[in-house]
Amino acid sequence: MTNITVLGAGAWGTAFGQVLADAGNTVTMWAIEPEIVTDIHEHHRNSYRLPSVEQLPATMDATGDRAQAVAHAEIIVVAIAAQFARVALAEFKDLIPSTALVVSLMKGIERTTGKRMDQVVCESLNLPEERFVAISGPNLSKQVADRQPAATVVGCADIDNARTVAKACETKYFKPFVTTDVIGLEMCGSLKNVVALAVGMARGAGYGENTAAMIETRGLAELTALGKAAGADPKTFAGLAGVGDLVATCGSPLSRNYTFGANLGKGLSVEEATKASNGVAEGVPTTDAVVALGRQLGVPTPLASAMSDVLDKGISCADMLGELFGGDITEE
Ligand SMILES: NC(=O)C1=CN([C@@H]2O[C@H](COP(=O)(O)OP(=O)(O)OC[C@H]3O[C@@H](n4cnc5c(N)ncnc54)[C@H](O)[C@@H]3O)[C@@H](O)[C@H]2O)C=CC1
Ligand SMILES: O=C(CO)COP(=O)(O)O
Repeated sequence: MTNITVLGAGAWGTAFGQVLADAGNTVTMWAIEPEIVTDIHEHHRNSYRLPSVEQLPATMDATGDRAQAVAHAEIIVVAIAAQFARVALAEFKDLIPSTALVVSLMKGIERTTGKRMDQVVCESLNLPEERFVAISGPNLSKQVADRQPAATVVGCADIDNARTVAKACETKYFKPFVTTDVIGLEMCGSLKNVVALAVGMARGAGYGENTAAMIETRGLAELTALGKAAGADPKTFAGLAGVGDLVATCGSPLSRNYTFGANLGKGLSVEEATKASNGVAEGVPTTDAVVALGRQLGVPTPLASAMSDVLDKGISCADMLGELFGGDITEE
């Protein structure tokens, strides 16, 4: 049994906390929202972010006290909206035990710096890369919380540490695989959200499977090219964290990114879609970061650029697709 602390009791933080408790660990949730802490601590529920679960495991508790939350943690899991990770983690820098592994569930790129979450977490906590672990895969929180069979990928520069975390989150319904390709996991998880925005938008505007398949496939090519340029292993993009997560996210109304895009496609403004969103749609701030990263690495990002024009300039779905179709005929 391992003491594990989860920072951030959103939908995925809470669902993953339940996975960890089901795997036999003692789980402490930390949240910035006092009402969520009270709900988990007193009622074993998170009716704010994961209302579908009526009773969280007895081995899951919550505190709002940062020092108390991490004092005995052997593994610390970070599940905070990506754009707020740096500021939130700064408060934990001097509190985390010197041997703890730090796991990120986050799927986003920091807009202000263009940095991946592995970079943000290691910088914020002054953490050596061998103690940083990324988890990414097709893991829609509600379905994992329902204990439907799912798989994920656990990545760390030190494969033994990836195995330690994989073992800690393995249950009868949750199957982890391991890799050392942290960059690949980070790029897949972040970029598939941008693709899901575009697919959702097309679906919301009434387009069918051909259009969705085109965006997903061209999106996969874009994220693979950018990922390779950033140093990722191309194999990762064909796996659970790449194709797998694209299929899950781009095909499900449970995805906040897909739903955000669908609302745009139905004619809502970015502001209205933000208000309608049930949790963070990471693809929104990540889109511009992807365009900037593409420029920096010399990789064209037609899909992210078109979505950036949707988000920043309010172009229509037809114009977004027109941008994707534009340009010369090239080899696939
Ligand atoms: N929901 C899902 O199905 C999955 C989500 N993810 C990723 O996990 C991350 C978290 O997602 P969810 O829990 O679903 O999002 P959510 O929207 O339900 O929760 C976001 C969390 O971030 C916290 N937060 C925001 N600003 C903060 C701050 N300044 N200080 C401390 N905490 C702050 C909120 O309190 C909340 O706990 C995201 O990066 C998401 O892309 C990954 C896999 C699946
Ligand atoms: O990452 C996810 C599934 O793997 C969840 O996607 P959303 O953040 O779009 O809900």
